[in-house]
Amino acid sequence: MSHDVLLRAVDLTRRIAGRTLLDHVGLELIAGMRLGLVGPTGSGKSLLLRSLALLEPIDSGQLFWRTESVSSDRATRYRSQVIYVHQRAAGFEGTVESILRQPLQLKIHRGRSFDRDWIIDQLATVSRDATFLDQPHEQLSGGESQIVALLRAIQLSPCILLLDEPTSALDRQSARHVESIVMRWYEEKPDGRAFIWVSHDPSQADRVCDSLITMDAGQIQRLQHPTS
Ligand SMILES: Nc1ncnc2c1ncn2[C@@H]1O[C@H](COP(=O)(O)OP(=O)(O)OP(=O)(O)O)[C@@H](O)[C@H]1O
Repeated sequence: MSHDVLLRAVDLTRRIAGRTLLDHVGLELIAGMRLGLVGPTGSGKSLLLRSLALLEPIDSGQLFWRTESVSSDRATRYRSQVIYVHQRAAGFEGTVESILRQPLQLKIHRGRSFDRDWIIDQLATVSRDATFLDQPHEQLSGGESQIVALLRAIQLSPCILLLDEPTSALDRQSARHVESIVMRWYEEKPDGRAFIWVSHDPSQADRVCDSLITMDAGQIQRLQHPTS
């Protein structure tokens, strides 16, 4: 593993209605890290991931992308490198192909084009063929929908994926498919990529993560290796 710090959070704090939901959270995500995030329900895992993805405001603290502070004028570029994937893909309409094409229309991704062959190659690893691209989203299973959400993200070659229980609603085989897509993305460039994976499944954390942090009551409690 290289020691390039991709993402650094310093003292992230969020209070809502008098409750401190994130309490001076600090963490570093180093290139190559496969970090599991565990902890009891309501401990702040989603809020932390969403804050790191700039989807939630913070009251105090700072985020750094490599060595630079993430300011509002750098937010768009940061968001193209750090992508949050929710446990249920929501709000998609149209065929799988049209959903995959959507983000490529954004200005920040100008210069990238839809790579159908690459997508078909990825689909083959999860036992789907090119006809999958023509399927309307509303006819997809939860697992298939999650595969679409992941492919939509990783075709943009992000450096960081923030995975918020991406398999919690899926059966075992679909969960393994999602894991294989993420691991394939990671293994293409392990010295330049990293992820945080929120999971309630210790065996999954063992399979996909190389270190674990535990959150409790809005604070990070400890860092450990999954099997220790
Ligand atoms: N927008 C909000 N307004 C008020 N409270 C919120 C908001 N977002 C989160 N919370 C509260 O913050 C706490 C942490 O929520 P969060 O979703 O991060 O928990 P979690 O650790 O991801 O839980 P789970 O494992 O059940 O998904 C919870 O008590 C939740 O009710």
